[in-house]
Amino acid sequence: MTEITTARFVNIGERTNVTGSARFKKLIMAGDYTSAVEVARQQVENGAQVIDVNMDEGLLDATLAMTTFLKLISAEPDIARVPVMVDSSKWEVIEAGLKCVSGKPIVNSISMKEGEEEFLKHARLCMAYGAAAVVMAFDETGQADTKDRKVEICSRAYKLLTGIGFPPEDIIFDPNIFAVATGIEEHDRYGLDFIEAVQEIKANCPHAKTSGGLSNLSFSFRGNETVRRAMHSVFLYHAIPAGLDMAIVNAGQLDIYDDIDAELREACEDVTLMRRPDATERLIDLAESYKGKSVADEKAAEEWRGWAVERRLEHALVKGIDAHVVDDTEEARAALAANGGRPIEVIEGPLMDGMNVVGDLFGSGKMFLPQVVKSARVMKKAVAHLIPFIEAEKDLLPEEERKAKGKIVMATVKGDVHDIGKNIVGVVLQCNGYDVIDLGVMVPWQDILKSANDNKADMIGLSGLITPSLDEMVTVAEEMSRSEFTMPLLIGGATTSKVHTALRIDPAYPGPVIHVLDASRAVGVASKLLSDTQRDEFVDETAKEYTRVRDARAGKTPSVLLSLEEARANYYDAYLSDKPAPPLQPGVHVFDDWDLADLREYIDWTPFFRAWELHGNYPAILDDDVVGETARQLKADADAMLDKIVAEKWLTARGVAGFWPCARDGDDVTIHLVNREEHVVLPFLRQQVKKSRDRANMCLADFIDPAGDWIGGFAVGIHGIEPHSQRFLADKDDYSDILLKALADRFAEAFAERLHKHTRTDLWGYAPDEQLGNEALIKEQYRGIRPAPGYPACPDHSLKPILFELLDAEKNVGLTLTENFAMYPTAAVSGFYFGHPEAEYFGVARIGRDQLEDYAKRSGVDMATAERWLRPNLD
Ligand SMILES: C[S@@+](CC[C@H](N)C(=O)[O-])C[C@H]1O[C@@H](n2cnc3c(N)ncnc32)[C@H](O)[C@@H]1O
Repeated sequence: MTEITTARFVNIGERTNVTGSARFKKLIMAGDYTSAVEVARQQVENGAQVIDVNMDEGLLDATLAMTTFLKLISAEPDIARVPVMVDSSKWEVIEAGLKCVSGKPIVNSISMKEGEEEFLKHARLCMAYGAAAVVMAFDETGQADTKDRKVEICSRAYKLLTGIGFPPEDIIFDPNIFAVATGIEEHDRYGLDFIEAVQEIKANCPHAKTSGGLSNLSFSFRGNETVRRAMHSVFLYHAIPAGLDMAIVNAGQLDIYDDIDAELREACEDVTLMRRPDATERLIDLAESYKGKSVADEKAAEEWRGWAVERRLEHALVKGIDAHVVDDTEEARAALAANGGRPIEVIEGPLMDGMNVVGDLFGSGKMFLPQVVKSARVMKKAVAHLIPFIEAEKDLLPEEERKAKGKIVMATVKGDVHDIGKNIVGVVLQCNGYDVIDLGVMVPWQDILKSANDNKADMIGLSGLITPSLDEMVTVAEEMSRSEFTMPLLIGGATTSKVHTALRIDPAYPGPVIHVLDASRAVGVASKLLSDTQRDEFVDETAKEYTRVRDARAGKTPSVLLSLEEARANYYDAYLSDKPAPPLQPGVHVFDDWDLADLREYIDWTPFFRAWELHGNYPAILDDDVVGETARQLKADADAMLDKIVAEKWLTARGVAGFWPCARDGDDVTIHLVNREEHVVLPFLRQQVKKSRDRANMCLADFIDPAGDWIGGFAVGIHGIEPHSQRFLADKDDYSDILLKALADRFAEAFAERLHKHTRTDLWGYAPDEQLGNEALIKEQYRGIRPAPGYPACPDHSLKPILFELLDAEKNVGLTLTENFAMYPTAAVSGFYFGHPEAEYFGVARIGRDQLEDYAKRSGVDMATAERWLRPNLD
């Protein structure tokens, strides 16, 4: 980028900033300063000429983190050669940082936000430390947005600073880069205003410098890296000649101005310089065609089609590109056949070679789950093309040549319908050469054992998401034991854990039992279990580990439990005068088809990435140093599918909410239905673990007035995935299938959020004026809660049938419950509404036999049943 880098322009590295880099934050939070120092080193190696260090994170002792880190980097000669920008919104952190910088420091930032006096006090301190200072264009009335305000504030600050002898060359003005192309007309001028302001500030304030944070500019194109990079480069191309001296920027993420696609460059220029009224619209339209693509990808796209077929197949696998795979596979097969080769050799040769590369990259953390699932899709399509040819010559093929690495029978256990995790593990194992027999969901133990026998499986893998499935897994283990199985049993799924596996499942089965934490471990575990050399040691080690877990548990003094009576005496004394007014619209309200486009706005994306084993908060995850690129690609694929789901109406969101008069009666909430004689009783559980000081032993009933009150309930479900799921599976496209299921789950959660809001503002109406954005909703900053059966405050899933009956959820929403109370369709959420302002979530945790007996009585079930439902709370 000749025009930019050869200028005296300074790149300020932004990766050592906990607010901007999820990876750096993770390292600092984990106290991994060695790796954090490496981030700084990499930045300098990548061309950063100043590094910005920021430790402003609520959960962090920012002063300690800042001083620790600065001391460490000042001891590294190749990092210490560049100046450090000490960045914090807290002056005490800045000052502590200044004490640790050896060279000339830069303070980021000072401003007139709190008046001239405070501003000059900070400026004097900067002078005392010989520090340069970034001066934000911010005054007592706020941040400068127009050109005139930017110039006015900076000129005033300049006068004040030079007035106290602040060296003008140590002043760095930051006149605020704001997001453009947001669709809001007032924002259209932001780019041009900044550039013009820089020009005037440089003219008015001799020797002062200018800077800006570049990433804000393209904020509305998050996830579209190509467009963001182009916007940044175009912006600098015009801002540097105007006098911009430096910018906080990821130096590795700028494009060469001349290399930017001409159409895109022009559109970015139109936006930056406000050259036409429809500039934003045009850039947004054009941006669509760049979604999820990087410039490098596009170039590579042209090149690789010219390579030899084996290399093309490997490339397609590693990159997950399925567009040409059938043609390429056929070409490879035909070429082999012409020389007397066999179709299986395409699999054993180039396809397996490619998958081995994928396996290695995944194993070493250089590739992530979404990419692997895409690679598997390519592999499946190639294999599907070859199968008829292989079948045709099957008789010629000795049995052992067709042998997979191993055979695994997988199932989601009886009573459970969740299969995203199982499907992901299945795909990962398949693409690593294992033969996977997937029995689907709700599979009784008899079928699992029979299939394992019939297929001479090497191992069984069980999955489940809801807590009753843990018991179901124990049953499978016991039955395997009774039938004298010896094969390994693998355990996975969101509620499973090493501790539960060690305490409950391992003792039930004498063969090897292994808890598999996530899909990325599945291949390692399977290959060790099937390896002649590693198996015994691995099985031994795991067994020892589980014994250690059991011993540790046995040696642990259990938490002290109060008697149920004592716990009840220490109930939570809510201020009942604050209870919500009766609902504006009592009774049951059915929503047959909530607008998907509306729900899309309420999606919480963080759990979506977690489902794909990409950990980190959205949106920061999109810019994460390690998984950012994968996350962006995944998000682009998700957005593209969402566009179709909404436009073509693939899914139907059905929901119901109801509100009923009730009263607290001990730990029960009793609901009075107008049309019924008898009351409906919701038995809740109370915390029994002895609390310190004045903390209460909570029960959800505590938020309800015994003298009369209201409670609500809801159930939402997303219908219609089946035909699409079947279409994807017929097309060997597990990636799209898993994506669709994950998105259906997101819609269900978004619907629960949306309906809860509608409840607060309209149906119940206790918060008619609530104005919360999606982030605040995700953080649950509203009044009231919606505890869900099976979650810690009401852990008993068997509350669901009572709730479903109140809501008539089967008829109204088409939702059914399995024998273990999993909801079907799988993408579904249900719960209760509590409107009291003090209502909050808590965990019931361990309870005593006295409460178990009492609860069994209140729920009208025998002890064995109660024990079964409450097992996780009894251990
Ligand atoms: C599982 S998250 C789901 C919301 C998240 N934004 C999403 O989209 O996945 C939060 C929900 O879980 C339930 N929940 C969380 N903690 C709970 C607790 N301690 N007791 C009962 N329910 C709880 C509530 O229904 C709450 O709204």
